[in-house]
Amino acid sequence: MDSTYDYVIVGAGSAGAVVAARLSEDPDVRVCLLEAGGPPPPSELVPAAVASLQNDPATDWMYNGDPGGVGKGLIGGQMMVPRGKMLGGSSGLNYMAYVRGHPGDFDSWAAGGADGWSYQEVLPYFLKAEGFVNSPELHADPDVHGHDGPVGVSVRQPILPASAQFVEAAGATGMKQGDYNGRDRLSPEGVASLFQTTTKDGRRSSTFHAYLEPAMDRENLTVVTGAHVERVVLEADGEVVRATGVACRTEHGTPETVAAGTEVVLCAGAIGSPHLLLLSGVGPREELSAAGVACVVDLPDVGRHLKDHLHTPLMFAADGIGETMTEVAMSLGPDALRAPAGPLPADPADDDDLPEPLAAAKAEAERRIAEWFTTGRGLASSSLYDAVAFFSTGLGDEHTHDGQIGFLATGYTPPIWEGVFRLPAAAFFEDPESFLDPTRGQVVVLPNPVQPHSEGSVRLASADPQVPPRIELNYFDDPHDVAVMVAVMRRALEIAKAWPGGGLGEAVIPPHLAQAHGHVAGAEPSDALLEDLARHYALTVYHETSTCRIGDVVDPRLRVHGIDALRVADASVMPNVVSGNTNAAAIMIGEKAAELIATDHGVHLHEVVG
Ligand SMILES: Cc1cc2nc3c(=O)[nH]c(=O)nc-3n(C[C@H](O)[C@H](O)[C@H](O)COP(=O)(O)OP(=O)(O)OC[C@H]3O[C@@H](n4cnc5c(N)ncnc54)[C@H](O)[C@@H]3O)c2cc1C
Repeated sequence: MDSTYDYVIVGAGSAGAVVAARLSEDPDVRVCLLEAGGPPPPSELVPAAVASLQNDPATDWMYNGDPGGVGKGLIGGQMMVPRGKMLGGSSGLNYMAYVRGHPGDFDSWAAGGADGWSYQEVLPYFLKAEGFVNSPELHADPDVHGHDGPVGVSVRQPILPASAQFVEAAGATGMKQGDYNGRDRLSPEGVASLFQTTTKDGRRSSTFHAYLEPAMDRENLTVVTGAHVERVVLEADGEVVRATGVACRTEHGTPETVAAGTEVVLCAGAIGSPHLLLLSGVGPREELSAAGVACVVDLPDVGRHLKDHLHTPLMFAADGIGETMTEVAMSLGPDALRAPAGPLPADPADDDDLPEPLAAAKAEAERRIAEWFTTGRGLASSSLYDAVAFFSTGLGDEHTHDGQIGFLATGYTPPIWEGVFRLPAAAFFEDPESFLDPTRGQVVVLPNPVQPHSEGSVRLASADPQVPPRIELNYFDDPHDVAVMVAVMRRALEIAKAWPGGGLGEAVIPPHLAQAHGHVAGAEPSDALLEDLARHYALTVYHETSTCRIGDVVDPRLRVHGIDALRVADASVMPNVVSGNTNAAAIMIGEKAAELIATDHGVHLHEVVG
């Protein structure tokens, strides 16, 4: 590994891939991008295969977090904290919802001191990144989309009837059908839509595919996979502390130092970046010394102010509405139908002499995946997290919509609920085998408050870089978040009642909670029951942010306080979590960071929009 570059970027995720690709547009600049994971597997491109990438150490860091006031019913009692570990980072693992946030989110960042981060100032970077392909079903606001950017943004084809019904039902409760990434997000009555997704021709458009793949051949860009960075190398000269490179372990476990002539940029995400700062001696002095790390710069807020979103699954039996898992598996090709979960033999070599129905199922699965491959169309073309509504509960945070309701068009299987989401099917359902029968339809409505007031933390558990940090999610620490969750759940139940054709019926209430609250079938669930449902079964929406936030840890140009030549650029710098899914904002941060760095050091980018 050549050890001298101008820029060393740590983490090839939603933001890091963007920073590396943009800076290396200037052929005179030498960029090294270090990524702990490897190239994504082929299934990463297939949107409906998304759940298979989670819980796999090859693609997921598989962190765990203490859930605080929720998680009482989850298997093991810990919340999963998946993070993408591959080129593309979490943009390779995520559910592909493309949501920028409410304009008021960014204006409140700027009002809090994040100069340059108001909505009008960040909008050009969203547009620069976006390659939007319109579709009549999206009711798109024509003035706020970029069409020439690298990240594919589109809607799945064909549209799923259930998702269109969700939007109609939300409309029946008073919400507008429109563009939640456009001016309709300002609608006081709320807005509902099919999800715009980070897909191109039915395939995932991660930042690996969008930014890095086209740049990999550049002579001035070195991308190293399997490189686990262990700390930033800091050199002190009198009062001045400067980042001069990073220490990492190669995929073979060999320690190496990679020197940075101009800057080190940490893009390791909301868990990885504070962890690396702490390992490097940058953080709260007492916490560092307790872990045996010498404090170089005492920065008390490193790893603090962690924000995340939670949603509580409301499940509905929906034969003829939801997509059955048999159909979903069939659309993912024959390998998704193999044993132990499916009816085909585990080894394709044993496919000779299949009985006629199985041979027909295999042929149909081959036809469907081939159709997706050639046209981008079919059930495989979205994660099935497929439609959404945003609105205000009226309980505060008037600068934005504080409620989101997501819609999942299928019910998944017991192994996915238990293995991926840690939700114990036997406790959640009266009769899990029958409810989650893969030949029957179910849908999941996901009430999701998006302006939590509770804050968690990422702390050093050990000075050993291989030991994961301690993650305290601290959900529901602030009672405000409980009230908002119950209000968003009520609105979700209203949408279910307004479903075209007479309503969706009753949401599943786990029998043990029904009994504890004296709930009888057909009755309206009480607030106490809804709260308890959330305290038992609310799940992370995977939106960790704000652990190196602008103001406390970095300045508005993303430079770490007290250290020269070190920036952080990823979801950790968000002063507060946006009121929606976080990938688009992380990409925007990567775009803006590249311009900030270019301006400070005379790097020539192809296009400057700020
Ligand atoms: C399962 C899941 C589903 C999600 N669904 C959605 C969704 O549908 N829509 C949406 O908008 N958002 C979604 N998100 C959130 C969104 O993807 C993230 O907020 C966003 O990707 C964060 O970008 P980032 O650049 O901050 O970090 P990441 O994209 O996570 O990038 C960090 C990178 O740094 C690397 N790294 C970390 N530590 C080190 C180290 N020590 N050495 C070397 N490399 C390191 C990681 O491997 C990774 O590649 C989801 C996230 C997950 C995990």
